[in-house]
Amino acid sequence: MESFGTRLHRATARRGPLCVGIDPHPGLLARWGLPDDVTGLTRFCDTVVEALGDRVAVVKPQSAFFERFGAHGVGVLESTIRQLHSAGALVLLDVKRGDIGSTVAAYASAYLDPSSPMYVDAITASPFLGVGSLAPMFETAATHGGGVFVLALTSNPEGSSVQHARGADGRTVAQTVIDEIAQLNAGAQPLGSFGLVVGATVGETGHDLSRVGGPLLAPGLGAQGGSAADLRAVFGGALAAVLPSYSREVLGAGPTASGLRDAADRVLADCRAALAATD
Ligand SMILES: O=c1ccn([C@@H]2O[C@H](COP(=O)(O)O)[C@@H](O)[C@H]2O)c(=O)[nH]1
Repeated sequence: MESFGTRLHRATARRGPLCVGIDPHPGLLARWGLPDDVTGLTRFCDTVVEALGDRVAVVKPQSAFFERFGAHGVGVLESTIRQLHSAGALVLLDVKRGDIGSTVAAYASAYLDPSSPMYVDAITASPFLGVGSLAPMFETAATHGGGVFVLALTSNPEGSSVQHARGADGRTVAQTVIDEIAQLNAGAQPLGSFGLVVGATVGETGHDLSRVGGPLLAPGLGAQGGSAADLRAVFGGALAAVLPSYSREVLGAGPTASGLRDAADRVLADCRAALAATD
């Protein structure tokens, strides 16, 4: 199979640089007139798939909002993943997994092995046990054309005290993650399969993202206060690799499929303009 980086590069060239999250918050279900149960979850996801599955390059279900309904919620997640694949979207599952290597191998089987019911194109991962502990995910992803997005500079205000802490070599924790992921992508063309999560809200942090060689997922846009206009300050010379990600900003335009499509088109236009901007 082609690498995730190659598939992502083609998908964003065709559909535009945009990831839309499926985050069925209880408040959104209520706003859409849906019950806060598995029936409501199913209707919510079916509508998002109908509206955006054949339109947006990457769709990012947030696992937590499915897990809260137990096995039935996970069943809806599996069905949503299948429908998104049929509609031609790449699926990035936001699960932020991380553990010791032998357990990471099980997470890799769960999400990145095509024989799994929860198989997706890419997942998010936490490097808090060391980037090296994620090696089984990287290996499984490489074998099956998958991708892994590792948290580096997260969009929440609490993240910086850990991520900006400096090690003995003077580098921040985030820069260490950035550098290790850059090594994994070395030589990959047109884009590596190993990405980073860098929030659109973090501002100019002084971190060097120019040599990552893989995609840079930018959450924090819309509901968390980040805007497309902020992308330039955060990503500087790495703008070409940025994959802007919106959840509530788009989902809040439901419950009609046309409302969701219009919102996705609007944020995509904003992002295209911001990512193309030159001084
Ligand atoms: O640093 C991070 C990493 C992940 N997220 C996730 O993205 C979405 C954001 O949702 P919005 O409604 O667009 O705020 C959500 O699933 C988070 O868990 C993030 O926000 N920041």
